[in-house]
Amino acid sequence: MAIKYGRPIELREVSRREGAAVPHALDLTVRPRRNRKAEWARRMVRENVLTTDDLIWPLFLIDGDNKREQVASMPGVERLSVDQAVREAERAMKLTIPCLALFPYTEPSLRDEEGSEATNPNNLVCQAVRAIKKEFPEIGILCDVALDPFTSHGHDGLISDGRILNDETVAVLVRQALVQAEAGCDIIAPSDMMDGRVAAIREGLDRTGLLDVQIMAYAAKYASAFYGPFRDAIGSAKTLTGDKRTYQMDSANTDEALREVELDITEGADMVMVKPGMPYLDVVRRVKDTFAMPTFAYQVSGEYAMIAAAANNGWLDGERAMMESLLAFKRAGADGVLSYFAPKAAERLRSQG
Ligand SMILES: NCC(=O)CCC(=O)O
Ligand SMILES: [Mg+2]
Repeated sequence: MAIKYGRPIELREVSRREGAAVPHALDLTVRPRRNRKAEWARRMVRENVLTTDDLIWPLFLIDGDNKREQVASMPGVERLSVDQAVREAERAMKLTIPCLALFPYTEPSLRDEEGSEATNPNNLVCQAVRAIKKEFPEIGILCDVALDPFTSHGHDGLISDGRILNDETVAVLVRQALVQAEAGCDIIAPSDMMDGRVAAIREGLDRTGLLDVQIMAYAAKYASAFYGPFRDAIGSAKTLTGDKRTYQMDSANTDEALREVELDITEGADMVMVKPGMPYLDVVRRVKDTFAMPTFAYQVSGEYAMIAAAANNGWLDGERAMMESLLAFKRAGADGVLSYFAPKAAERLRSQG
């Protein structure tokens, strides 16, 4: 008997026309709507579930004390001074969000061609890591490794004659990763897309005895228009010269994503990430199916802004669109999502019990 999608195909030919109890009923043996007839029934057959364990919450940091600054292009998202970031860490703990990701707004006076502030052991990110870990050692902290928040030109790497220098940049990224790990960061997340950086960082961490620090590689990171509001948040929107297409991936490609992910796994990545999220769910699915690795997606600032802006205009139900968008990552095979919606989504999940 031929089986398609779990049902014998022959069943489709069975006619029950004779003796039908309901005169106008269609001759249907199979009615998929039966399994959707009530909330309890829908819950029974639900294939994917979003929980607070799936969320990583990115926070933006600024210098100062007791300071919170709205990010104009990300309604509901603020830049936080370190003391305020500690308060949000407490909120994350209460909401059972397992991990925070930290991104600095670097004062323009501290930005230079080489991004030197990135390797300052007392930079804003390192200060925040220490402060959060002191109060809440049980929460995970992920730190981005790349030079863009620190360079005067807004690129993720060192530049010479308009070219991004791969190997020279990798050497700086290793130092950046080490100051973050030494401050207490749990997960190093290289987002720069230089070749060979995962191996170099792993080697640097191991040589320093930081054997348990994990690496989540931004393995397939695309050159995307959806990063716009993030650049506003970290203050690199105005300074960025040119684009990032010589290091971030071409949005037309997916085979290339598999090669990038494979390399990062070989080089020692513990977890891999696809970024952006929603426009690249096909890549998430392929990566998960191919490598069976802990796989994360980044629902980036532009994705957040689209939903938040439409909701603020009353054009869609923002809460429902948020939850639907997050569940889509689970459906695509992701083990977790970095999302600016994390606290709001966690509040909703917890209120639903
Ligand atoms: N390296 C981190 C990012 O580039 C975040 C992008 C975004 O949220 O748009
Ligand atoms: Mg790579």
